[in-house]
Amino acid sequence: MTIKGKAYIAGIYEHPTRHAPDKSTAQLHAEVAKGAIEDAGLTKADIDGYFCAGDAPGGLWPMVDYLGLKVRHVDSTETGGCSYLIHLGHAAEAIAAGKCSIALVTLAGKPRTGPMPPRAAGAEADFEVAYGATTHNAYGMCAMRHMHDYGTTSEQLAWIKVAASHHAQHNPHAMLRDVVTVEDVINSPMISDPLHRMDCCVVTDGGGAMIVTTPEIAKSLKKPLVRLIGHGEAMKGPRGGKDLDLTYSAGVWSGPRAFEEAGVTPKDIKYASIYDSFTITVLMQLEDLGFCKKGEGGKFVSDGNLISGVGKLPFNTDGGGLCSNHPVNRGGMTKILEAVRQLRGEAHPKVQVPNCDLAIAHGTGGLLGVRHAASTCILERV
Ligand SMILES: CC(=O)SCCNC(=O)CCNC(=O)[C@H](O)C(C)(C)COP(=O)(O)OP(=O)(O)OC[C@H]1O[C@@H](n2cnc3c(N)ncnc32)[C@H](O)[C@@H]1OP(=O)(O)O
Repeated sequence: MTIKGKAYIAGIYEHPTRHAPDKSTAQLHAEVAKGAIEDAGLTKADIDGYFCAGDAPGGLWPMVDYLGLKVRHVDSTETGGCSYLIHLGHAAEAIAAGKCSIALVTLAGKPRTGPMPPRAAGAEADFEVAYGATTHNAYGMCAMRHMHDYGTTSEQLAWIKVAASHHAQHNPHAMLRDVVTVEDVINSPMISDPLHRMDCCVVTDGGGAMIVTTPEIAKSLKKPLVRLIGHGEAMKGPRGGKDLDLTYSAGVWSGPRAFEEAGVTPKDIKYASIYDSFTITVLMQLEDLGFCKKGEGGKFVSDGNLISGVGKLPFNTDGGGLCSNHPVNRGGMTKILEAVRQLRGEAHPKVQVPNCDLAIAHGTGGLLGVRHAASTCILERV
């Protein structure tokens, strides 16, 4: 069964807050749910499917109760950063199979003013964390290996933050709005060699939500039509194939599946939302998805290709996780939201891609290069 064209994104909402000491996480979920339902022109009573991940307090049934929903299909797949990209694919499958017709998907978290989520979770976390195997260090290892194998430089990685900052300056809600230079990035404090502070995503409170529905219902609503035409998901772990190569992600499997289902190639993509927990995350995924050859990501990004209005692949035009918003390590939702804004023509005019009719939203969750999941969504304006 293909999901191509069988599910539309009819409502989106990104919470404007990046700092919410006075709200509970459940309250943020409720606020983004309300925003997405209103954006679609629906009411809460219309929702018959609900999707959330590990950030939902208590999981599915407390949230369904708290939100006051009456649903016939639920899904709480948890794959870290790419959870919500996977949810979009799963919602499309459920809609195509007739399990639900209007699905609500919510993300919210407050790692900035509340506790940070657990780091480096995994079967052996108890033994690894003691030796410094935290999120930052795992991504640092990937960056170091990429530099060793392909000659990638810190200056090249810095270009990714530079591009994100060029976009974030136009986003009034972005946590960091100053345009930064390559020198700013490489002179910022070292966090996990070779990654500097500015190679990292921000830590924010906030959230986002979307409504996924059938073609018929979407067409009866007022919003510009955006549909999912290809989806892929994959996981990588060293024991699955005795593969300790840190320079590629599971995007090498999720990407081609999504492109094949959509019937398009990387060259056709007009806008890219690429998961950006760290600069190295973006660089590796660009290569894994086929936007450039393996090992050539450094040149691709330092040629300015990610900057809207300048390069050939405008990325994360909201400022992304690197500058705008990265609630609770599950940035996949915000990747979808900005892709939909671009396809609707609702991105900020300074970063809107002209005639944007085909976009990709892609992300990973877990420890890049090591054990993690990836998910790729190809979205089309109808
Ligand atoms: C699957 C996944 O998503 S994995 C990714 C999960 N997420 C993460 O790992 C979070 C990564 N980011 C971080 O851990 C933090 O933002 C850090 C370590 C980079 C910085 O934290 P701290 O050193 O505590 O910075 P702090 O909050 O004290 O801010 C100090 C300054 O740095 C700036 N700053 C903080 N974070 C960043 C950032 N990511 N990029 C650029 N500047 C930053 C602040 O604005 C502040 O500037 P100011 O002095 O001009 O006011």
